[in-house]
Amino acid sequence: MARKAGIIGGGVIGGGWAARFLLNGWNVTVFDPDPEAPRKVGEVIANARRALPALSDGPMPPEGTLTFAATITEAVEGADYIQESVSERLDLKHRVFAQIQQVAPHTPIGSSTSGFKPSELQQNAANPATIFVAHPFNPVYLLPLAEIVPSAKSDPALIEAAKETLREIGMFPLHIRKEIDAHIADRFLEAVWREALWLVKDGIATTEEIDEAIRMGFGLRWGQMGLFETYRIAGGEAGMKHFMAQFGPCLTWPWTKLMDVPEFNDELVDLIAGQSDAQSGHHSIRELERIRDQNLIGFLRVLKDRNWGAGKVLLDHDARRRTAMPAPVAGSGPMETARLTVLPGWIDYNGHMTESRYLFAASETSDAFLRHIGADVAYVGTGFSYYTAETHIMHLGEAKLGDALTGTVQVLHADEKRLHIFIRILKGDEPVATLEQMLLHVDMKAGKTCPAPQAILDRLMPIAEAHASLPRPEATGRHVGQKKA
Ligand SMILES: NC(=O)C1=CN([C@@H]2O[C@H](COP(=O)(O)OP(=O)(O)OC[C@H]3O[C@@H](n4cnc5c(N)ncnc54)[C@H](O)[C@@H]3O)[C@@H](O)[C@H]2O)C=CC1
Ligand SMILES: C[N+](C)(C)CC(=O)CC(=O)[O-]
Repeated sequence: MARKAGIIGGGVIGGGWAARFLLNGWNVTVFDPDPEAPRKVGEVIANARRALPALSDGPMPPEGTLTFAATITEAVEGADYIQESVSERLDLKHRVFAQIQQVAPHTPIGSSTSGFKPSELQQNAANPATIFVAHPFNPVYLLPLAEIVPSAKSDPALIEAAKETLREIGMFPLHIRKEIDAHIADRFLEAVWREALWLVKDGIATTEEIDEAIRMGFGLRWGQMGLFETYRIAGGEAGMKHFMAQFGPCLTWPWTKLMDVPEFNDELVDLIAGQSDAQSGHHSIRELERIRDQNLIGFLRVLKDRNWGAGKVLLDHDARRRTAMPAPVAGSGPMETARLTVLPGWIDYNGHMTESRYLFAASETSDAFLRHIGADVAYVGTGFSYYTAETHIMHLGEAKLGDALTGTVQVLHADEKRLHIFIRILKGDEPVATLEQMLLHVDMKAGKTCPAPQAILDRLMPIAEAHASLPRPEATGRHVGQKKA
């Protein structure tokens, strides 16, 4: 049964958490007294539906259910995990924790707080041990980092379990060993933010020029290597020691205004907001969110292809999901084994899914079927596998960006060596393509076909027998140029 996440606070961050849990198959109940919250959360989830599946290379789990509760009690009752994302005020967070713990005294409560320490959050709590910082980054449904900050009063086992929960929804829980105001990442962000405010206030640069200075240069580097690895390389062959020796003395130069806070008055707010409007006001916030999401998807996909940084987290998440997925159930009809969303990189110059992706979708579908009958990665590791010997694709419709596709397998014939299947790639109930394939069981070392072992045949044959009574697809055995019957 799907687990339940109680989301308290449905603003920018609460909406992002709701989306991440929901799209990873959790049931989500949100409480937020703002009557606009369901609309706002709905818009964040709509963005997430367009974005998050694009990072997955396997079927997404079925979406959980989303409900809005009238009270905190209703939202957290029976929850397996609770995430608090109310406005950044300590008194408000204390009141919320007190209400939560009246009904859920033992459930993990992660707080999205950007700055408060866990010991501050836990003050006067009925059960301080369950409250900890789980600080995410916007957009929560795409960025993997969650800073997990416990205090001395936290329950270590509960913290480990919470980290595991976050991994299950594709996040990277970074355990912060010592509590500190603003954790790790926000200390950087505050430093950068302060310097940027000074540069604008002193008339040195506009908001646009500052953003160009970041996104055309060091911002690109940081997304893949961070600060220290980047500077290690910048030290040349002599590495970090040389870098420190060369640039260390600059630290005493009067370059930074880090300790100095610009006076935060209406004049500064208007100056920054005015320049920001001039820079980006021609886009709505929702448009900017979509541009940001598509850019992030592009970066993250490259990192995933390279098994590097945040890309590793995505690969781990795919692998976890694959193992956690309930095996497809063989019924009397074709077996649904794959669910895919059409990604931006799959679209060709004709504005629809490019032909190579139909083969990709089919191999996702047949791979899942092979895993189901026991020909999984571990089996391939023993030196045996199924190879595709022949494929015939028929294009019957168009798949467009963001379309949800499912892949089904119908077994046409199976024996010891051969597996003859018919794959349908469906958009809704309509096939956009069908693929007829012949797969052969092979001894990979010998480089030739051989009979599949009994364990695989025991799983395969009952499906083949059940499918034998299905109508044979008209497209079976077709060749190019043949007139439709
Ligand atoms: N916006 C950001 O970039 C980030 C914010 N955070 C943290 O996330 C938390 C929420 O921030 P945002 O989502 O940005 O703020 P927000 O202003 O977008 O949302 C806060 C929400 O809390 C709701 N709220 C107020 N009182 C409530 C109550 N008693 N019960 C339930 N909901 C209540 C408000 O109606 C509002 O919808 C803060 O602690 C913040 O520090 C963390 C990471 C990034
Ligand atoms: C501005 N902020 C301190 C709320 C930012 C964060 O906490 C993290 C983020 O997403 O930048």
